[in-house]
Amino acid sequence: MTMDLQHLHPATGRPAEILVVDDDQRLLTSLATLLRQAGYQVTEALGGHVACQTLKEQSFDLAMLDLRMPGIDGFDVMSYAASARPECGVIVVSGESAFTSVSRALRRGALDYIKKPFDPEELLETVRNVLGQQSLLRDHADVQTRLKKSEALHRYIVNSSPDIVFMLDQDGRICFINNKVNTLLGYLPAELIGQHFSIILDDQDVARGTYAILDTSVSSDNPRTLELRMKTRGSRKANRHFEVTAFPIAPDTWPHIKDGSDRMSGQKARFYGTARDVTERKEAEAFINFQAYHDLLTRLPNRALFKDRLNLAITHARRNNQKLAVMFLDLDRFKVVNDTLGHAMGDRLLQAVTRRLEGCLRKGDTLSRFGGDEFTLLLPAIHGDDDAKHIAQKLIDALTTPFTLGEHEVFVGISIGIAVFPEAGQSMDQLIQNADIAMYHVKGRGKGDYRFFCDNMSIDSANRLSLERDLRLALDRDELRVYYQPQVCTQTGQIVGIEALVRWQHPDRGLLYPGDFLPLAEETRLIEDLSERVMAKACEDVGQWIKAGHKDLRLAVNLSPSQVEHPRFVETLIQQLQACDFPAGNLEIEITENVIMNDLDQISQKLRELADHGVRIAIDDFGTGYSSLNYLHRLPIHTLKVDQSFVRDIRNGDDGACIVNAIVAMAHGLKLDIVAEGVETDAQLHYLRKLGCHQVQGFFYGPPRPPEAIQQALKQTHLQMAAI
Ligand SMILES: Nc1nc2c(ncn2[C@@H]2O[C@@H]3COP(=O)(O)O[C@H]4[C@@H](O)[C@H](n5cnc6c(=O)[nH]c(N)nc65)O[C@@H]4COP(=O)(O)O[C@H]3[C@H]2O)c(=O)[nH]1
Repeated sequence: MTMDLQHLHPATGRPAEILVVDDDQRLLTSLATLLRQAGYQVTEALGGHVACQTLKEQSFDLAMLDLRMPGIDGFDVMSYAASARPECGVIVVSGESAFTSVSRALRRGALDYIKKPFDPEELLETVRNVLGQQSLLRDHADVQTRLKKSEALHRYIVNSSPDIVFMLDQDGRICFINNKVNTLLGYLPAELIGQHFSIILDDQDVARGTYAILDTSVSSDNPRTLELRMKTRGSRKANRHFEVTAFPIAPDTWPHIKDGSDRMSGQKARFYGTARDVTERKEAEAFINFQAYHDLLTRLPNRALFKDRLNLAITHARRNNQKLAVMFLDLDRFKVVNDTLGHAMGDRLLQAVTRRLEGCLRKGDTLSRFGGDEFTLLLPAIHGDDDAKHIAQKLIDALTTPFTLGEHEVFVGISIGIAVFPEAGQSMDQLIQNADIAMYHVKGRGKGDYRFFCDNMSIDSANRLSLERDLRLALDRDELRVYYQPQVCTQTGQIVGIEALVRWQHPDRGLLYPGDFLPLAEETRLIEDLSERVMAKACEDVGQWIKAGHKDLRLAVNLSPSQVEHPRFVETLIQQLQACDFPAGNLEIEITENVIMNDLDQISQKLRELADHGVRIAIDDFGTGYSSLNYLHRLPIHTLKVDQSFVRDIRNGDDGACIVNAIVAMAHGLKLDIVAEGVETDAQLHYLRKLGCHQVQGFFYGPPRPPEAIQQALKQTHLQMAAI
């Protein structure tokens, strides 16, 4: 039974197939017969030629070869078999006994050698051994192939992992790292092997990363994951963010090593880790975070972030007994640029303005875009109002030079309202609102300036809402009134001009003054409608008095900055005069210096057109604004109105009087008319008359009054003059 199984091939379990080759038919037959009897599958080949032919057609487990054969000898057959049938083992069965032949045969790949004449038992034993040996070799080759395939598979898995896979030795030096490190960070694995892993960590993360990764207290069951930044090669690109998971390799699974010379194979590895690139996720998170708290156009903090910082700053200031300032900044003329040059240019302007404003601030200050062309600024710790004044002036100055947008050069200014904590408000909302109110007072007075909030500006928000609603109704219900104040000639006492001043006959609150509602009208853009009504009514009243005989009577009207800035200002005004049939030469418009200086080129063009129509131009509140005297002789200006603060100072001391002296002298030099405002006393009148001031206006001659009262006064002076 045992004998029966021995002819079976150990690997396949079927009878082994043997090719017997000899040029001697007798020996061939006897060897074949012996093997067949032992159970093998035998094929006979008479001579080398037939042997090669047979090997070509069929495969064998074993060939038994005679060496010396005519023509193609045993060595030739061995060579052929080695190339055509490498799986076929060879046993040489030869009469040759020379050492050289035997050794030559073995060197050519023969697995054994049997000398003729052979002992049958010995021969069969040799065949069995060789077949067994061959099977072992085949098994080994199989294992090798499988190992190679398995290694290639694992290498493929590791290298095509979306993550960086690495192994570190006990000192933290990289002993294996996959190709992903090249794709993600630009390093070749070979150049990192042997280097400490911190070489690729962002400098700020080295300490944290080293501590966490080499911490032996974690394990593969409970690995440590942390976020680290890694350097890209050459640091041309920004560093990338990784989620790194690492743990020590358990000693029983340490990769086995024989000689330790192959540094790439990871045999010294004591730590294993993966690093997942989370840069895009981090950037998306950062962007979402940024977007929630910033304005994307200017990249400034938005309203929400500003309020948050202001709240913190208030808490801090309260605890430390400090002051802080909130500024509300509104761009002047932004709307005109946006409407005429388009939104793209408007956006570029906002960005350029932002850069200039930021240039005036310190690190701890917060400038935010509040919306549209409005900005807010927080100065978290100021010593007093002077600090805020200084910054406000710096901001205004920063915008005085024009902005270049493509081929356009544009001028924008800024109006600033300031609320100082704790005086101007205790809460975040109060401070912002009061800074806003103060800003509208600047707008109402000619823009391009700053003002601190003070209590008499205050209209609480509920009040403010109802006032706004009432103001809209006032226009519909015709509750606006125009009062007039005479402008009197200092030499003759005759009324030469009449200034129109708006009043609001409020149904519940009584008579309201411009200071009570003009900033709100400006803010709500009702000012345009309001100004139109005042102008129409004044033209109607004064027009009647002119027609009644006061043909040189001058009507002085105040114009709001937004009215003058309107692109169709001149056209609208002239149309209005024509509609009321009011002589242009009897109209004097009053504008402040700031309105002119805000946009000198545009405004001078408009004033020239108006002057060409005969309209006179007066500078109101002269001396309190820019006082850049340069524009005086470049513009068609007819009258300077000396501000009442200087007139008031006449009685207080020399300084005020000095300014009035200088203004009057200058007006004489430039051949301008001069009207002194706010004359209340005989002494002031006397002083001004002596100085050569042509006209005065003030309570000395009476407050602004309704048209009926003025009509009466006009009649009287007419009579007086007639009597003279
Ligand atoms: N203390 C004192 N004050 C005197 C004296 N004489 C006149 N006043 C006041 O001084 C202001 C003179 O007008 P303003 O400087 O043009 O200043 C005006 C002007 O800038 C603006 N305003 C008035 N009416 C209009 C209007 O219809 N349109 C526009 N855009 N602004 C107007 O409101 C401002 C304030 O107007 P009012 O309250 O009417 O105040 C008036 C007037 O009542 C005096 O002897 N002593």
